[in-house]
Amino acid sequence: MDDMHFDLVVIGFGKGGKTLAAALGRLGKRVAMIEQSAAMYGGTCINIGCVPTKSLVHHAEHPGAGTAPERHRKAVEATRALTAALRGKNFAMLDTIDTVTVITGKATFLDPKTVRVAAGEDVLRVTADTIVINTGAVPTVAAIPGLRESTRLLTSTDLIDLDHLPKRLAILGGGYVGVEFASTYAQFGSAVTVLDSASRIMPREDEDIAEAATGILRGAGVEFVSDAQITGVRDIDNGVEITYELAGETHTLAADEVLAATGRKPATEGLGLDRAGVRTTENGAVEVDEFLRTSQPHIFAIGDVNGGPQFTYISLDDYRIVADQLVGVGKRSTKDRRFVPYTVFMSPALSRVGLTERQAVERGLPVKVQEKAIADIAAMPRSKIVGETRGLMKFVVDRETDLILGATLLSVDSQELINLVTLAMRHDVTATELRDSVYTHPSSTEAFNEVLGTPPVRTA
Ligand SMILES: Cc1cc2nc3c(=O)[nH]c(=O)nc-3n(C[C@H](O)[C@H](O)[C@H](O)COP(=O)(O)OP(=O)(O)OC[C@H]3O[C@@H](n4cnc5c(N)ncnc54)[C@H](O)[C@@H]3O)c2cc1C
Ligand SMILES: NC(=O)c1ccc[n+]([C@@H]2O[C@H](COP(=O)([O-])OP(=O)(O)OC[C@H]3O[C@@H](n4cnc5c(N)ncnc54)[C@H](O)[C@@H]3O)[C@@H](O)[C@H]2O)c1
Repeated sequence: MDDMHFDLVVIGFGKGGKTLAAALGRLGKRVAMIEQSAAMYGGTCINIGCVPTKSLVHHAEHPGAGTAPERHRKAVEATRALTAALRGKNFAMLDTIDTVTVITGKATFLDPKTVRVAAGEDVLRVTADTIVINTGAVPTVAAIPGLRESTRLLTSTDLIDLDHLPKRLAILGGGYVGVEFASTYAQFGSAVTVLDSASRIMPREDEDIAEAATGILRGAGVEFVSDAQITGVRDIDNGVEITYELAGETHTLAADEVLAATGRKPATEGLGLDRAGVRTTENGAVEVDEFLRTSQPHIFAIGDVNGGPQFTYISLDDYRIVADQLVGVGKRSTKDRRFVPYTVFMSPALSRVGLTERQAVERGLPVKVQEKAIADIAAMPRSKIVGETRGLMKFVVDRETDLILGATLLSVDSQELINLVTLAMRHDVTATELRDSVYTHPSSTEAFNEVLGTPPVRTA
């Protein structure tokens, strides 16, 4: 078997890896992109992650005509068409670069510089000067008796592509995946129950925010059970039964399907990292330094596989760091990341950046909190125009410096607004400057004129 040699081999068609492969390919470097599945060209985000879930959110929020199962079916079909188109574009993006080769097969390290790629009976070996591991993460299915054996078990990947609308959907885990699917499927018409072992839903958020968000979800029909210790899952006639302990009592819940949404773990199984001499952390992530080099200096790890945070935009930023190492000045590092925002795409979206009020107070900072319910913001007619007046905006501001310490926006358009707040924070724009900026009208941004002009609801 002849070895094929490349300047760069990328294992996994993730966000950071494909961007790096394209950038170096355009510079004339010989690059191989190894992806285990043709159904995953473009990676998790466009095929089974961000894009299909947000397509379903959009369709759930804007239902067309027909019965609930028909509307759901149309949404799934539209989503499939969208992801297929993006998959094709992603493949073409690399395939049309002369020096880039896309190899479809599962990669395993044979030694620090050699990777074996297998697709059925076909096997080939590639060697490279630089190797980038970009294999992403896979759902964690908790070791709950009966769960893995249940024929009604779904992961997020299965649920995105499900042909029928579950009448009763049980969701294990109330994190990003759990909340987004709960919101979406409740709007499609499923009876949704979210069970979480944590003592409260959305533990990352301040209590008032978690309460407002869960209030909105409850209003959409979602039931929540927190502090639930799930002890067993078993298939029953026409469904599945979940047994859990709550406050010393045993309860059962019957559902048609059960979604495992209890986290995602780095995808390192079968990669042969030990043969490459690449160390992993105790959480199973590939260990990297701030330049994303592994314990082998010519091997980098980017995206979810290096321990996260598990967001597409972090994988993209990982690309910037590695590109800077390979063809730049070698200065950019994970330490440059000040203020990473996030959005949970419930309806309306919940977005946050920086410190919560609780974190700011715990740090002993001089805090003032300015917040307003969306329905009460006179200077935000957009919310009334689009008919989405639920939620609130909350800013945590340093009373002495006037710098924004954090913001939580539970509102229409918050997935856009939070990026402006993040930019302001990164560049030390004060709360007063953000308040007194000239914004277009009618927009959601102009709400900042008002919310940041209201008297503090609390100080510390
Ligand atoms: C349901 C869901 C919704 C999400 N929504 C959002 C969102 O709205 N916003 C957001 O920012 N993030 C979201 N995420 C997270 C986001 O999708 C991930 O953080 C991101 O896609 C990770 O990209 P990556 O670069 O690590 O690699 P990935 O895109 O995960 O790509 C890894 C690739 O490696 C391949 N691979 C794995 N092992 C091998 C091997 N041995 N050989 C060859 N190929 C291999 C896989 O098939 C895969 O294509 C969501 C995730 C999920 C599951
Ligand atoms: N909008 C977005 O940016 C977005 C959307 C979806 C996913 N993601 C990424 O994907 C990752 C995975 O998402 P996720 O929601 O699966 O994980 P998560 O870590 O956000 O939430 C997991 C939840 O499961 C609960 N849990 C864990 N074990 C349990 C058990 N045995 N029984 C009941 N509950 C249990 C936890 O308390 C937690 O609330 C996220 O960390 C995020 O980075 C991002």
